[in-house]
Amino acid sequence: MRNGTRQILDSLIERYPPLFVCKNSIESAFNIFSDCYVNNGKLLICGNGGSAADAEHIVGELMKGFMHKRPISNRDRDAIFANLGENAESHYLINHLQSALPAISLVSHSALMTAFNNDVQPDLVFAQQVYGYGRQEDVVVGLSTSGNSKNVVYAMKIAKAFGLKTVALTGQHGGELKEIVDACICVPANSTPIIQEYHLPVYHVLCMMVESEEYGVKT
Ligand SMILES: O=C(CO)[C@@H](O)[C@H](O)[C@H](O)[C@H](O)COP(=O)(O)O
Repeated sequence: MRNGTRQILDSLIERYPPLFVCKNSIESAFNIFSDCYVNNGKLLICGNGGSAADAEHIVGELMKGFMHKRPISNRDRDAIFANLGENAESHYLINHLQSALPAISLVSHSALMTAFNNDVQPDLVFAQQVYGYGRQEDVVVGLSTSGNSKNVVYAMKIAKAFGLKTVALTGQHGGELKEIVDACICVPANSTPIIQEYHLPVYHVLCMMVESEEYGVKT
């Protein structure tokens, strides 16, 4: 981990001292995300209620520049010039497109979700998408304050069955998720809204850390 990336994690603990107990698990989650991106993988993110909103929020931070500008690669710039010509519109595209850290929210496909819930099996709605989108280099991320939401648990089990890595953000006890995922960040709270309040700075920092590792100033 680069120095700048470690400082981001240290500053989280300075701002939220109770999160010290999560420092190792956050670092494990960061390592899993970093390996995923080095191997051209993507994150598949799910949760219910407030955690569904969090899943979408995480995708927003990763799929475009967050704390850093993310110019597209020279190879992609050359592809645009080669295929669209070197003109004002190509420069416009190159100047505004940003490199993504690929991530897909599994809570956002309303036609698929409503049809699957209505016609098939609601507790497998995330598992179905992990099965459909997932590749071995990908990581499934589940947010669950109880750690026991069946649809998130099944998503993790299908990930495990097909060799994908798994990361969960839960409350203090971790529930069933804690027993089955590769890294479980169990924030130190028991009540749903307070767990959710801790999840936000944790996932912000994880997004900052992976972005810093890839796009931060190289020292
Ligand atoms: O946001 C809230 C309450 O604060 C709720 O929507 C909450 O997210 C829902 O009750 C979820 O279904 C709880 O599921 P989970 O966090 O235990 O997986």
